[in-house]
Amino acid sequence: MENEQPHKRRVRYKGTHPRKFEEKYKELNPEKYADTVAKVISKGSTPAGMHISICVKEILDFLQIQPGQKGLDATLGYGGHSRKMMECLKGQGHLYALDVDPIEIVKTTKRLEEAGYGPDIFTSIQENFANIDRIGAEYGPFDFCMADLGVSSMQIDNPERGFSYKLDGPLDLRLNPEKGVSAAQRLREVTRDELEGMLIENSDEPYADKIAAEVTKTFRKGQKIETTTDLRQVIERALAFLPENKEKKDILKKTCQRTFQALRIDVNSEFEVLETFLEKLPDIMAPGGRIAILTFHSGEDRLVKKAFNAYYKEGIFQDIAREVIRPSAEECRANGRARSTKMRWAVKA
Ligand SMILES: C[S@@+](CC[C@H](N)C(=O)[O-])C[C@H]1O[C@@H](n2cnc3c(N)ncnc32)[C@H](O)[C@@H]1O
Repeated sequence: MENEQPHKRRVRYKGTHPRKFEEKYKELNPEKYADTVAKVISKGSTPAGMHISICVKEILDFLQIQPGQKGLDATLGYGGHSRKMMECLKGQGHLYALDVDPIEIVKTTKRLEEAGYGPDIFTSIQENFANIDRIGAEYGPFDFCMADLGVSSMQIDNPERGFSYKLDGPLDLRLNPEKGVSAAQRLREVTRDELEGMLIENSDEPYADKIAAEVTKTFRKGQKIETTTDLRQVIERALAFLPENKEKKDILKKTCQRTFQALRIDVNSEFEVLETFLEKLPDIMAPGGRIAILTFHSGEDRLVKKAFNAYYKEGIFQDIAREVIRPSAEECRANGRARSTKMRWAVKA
């Protein structure tokens, strides 16, 4: 009688071209592929699905966090700053952290819990920082607070979120895709003049008139602008008049970046929520409470500077940063995303 061997199924070959974003990048599982992640970081890039925190030392030096204190991270993201701030608490005190993003907040909370930062020391809340008055009333006042504005690398790198002109995906751009309207819908709704104004106000876009005209023309022809690629192609057509030379590629890239940024600011009402946050900020802080804010473009920095100056003049803040603090040249070399960062700080009276 033949020796009966248990039947072994052949492992199916997955192919060399994973179709899904999650399958494509080993870095998406940083705990499992630590070597790959280290290699990507050493080349000055951010591994997919991860975010490298900016100005960590500058923020910690300023916040002077002591064990037993209570703090607020208004923009949790990947949780890099939160983690460093909790290390300073040395197991005593509490950190509350907000994020509007219902997708990433779950992953970050799980990652932090697995790293030992559970509910005894850390509470994450899916909330817009425009509502810090509610958070302050329930959990405040806070001894320290930080905000690191804008988007995280995980959001940019996920094509499903539509934040990047480099990756094909739905033209969404919402930090919370469960609320409000997508960028594609906004483009359908705005008039040509409104779109031109949006591009100028939110991103100082020099080709705003050309882009607004091309968007209008595209819709008039019955064509759709539903994906990031559709919008990139509209921008390419709008700039078709530029001579074909070496500079054109760079101009196209920068115009795409500014256009996507302007739309992102619009669909997330970023200036309005930042203004509301700044209005409510002093009331949630304890006397002597320390605040650090990182901004990424001039519109944001102007609002922070104006609010801090006004509170200083009124005696609500006892001290503020006179100059912006920039990440070191070394940090900018290691992390290209740090290049536009400006930090401001304040101390509550
Ligand atoms: C630059 S990332 C923060 C990265 C984080 N500091 C770290 O070290 O990983 C900004 C985060 O703020 C969130 N965010 C942006 N606007 C917000 C708002 N109005 N309220 C709450 N979270 C917001 C984004 O969803 C994103 O996750």
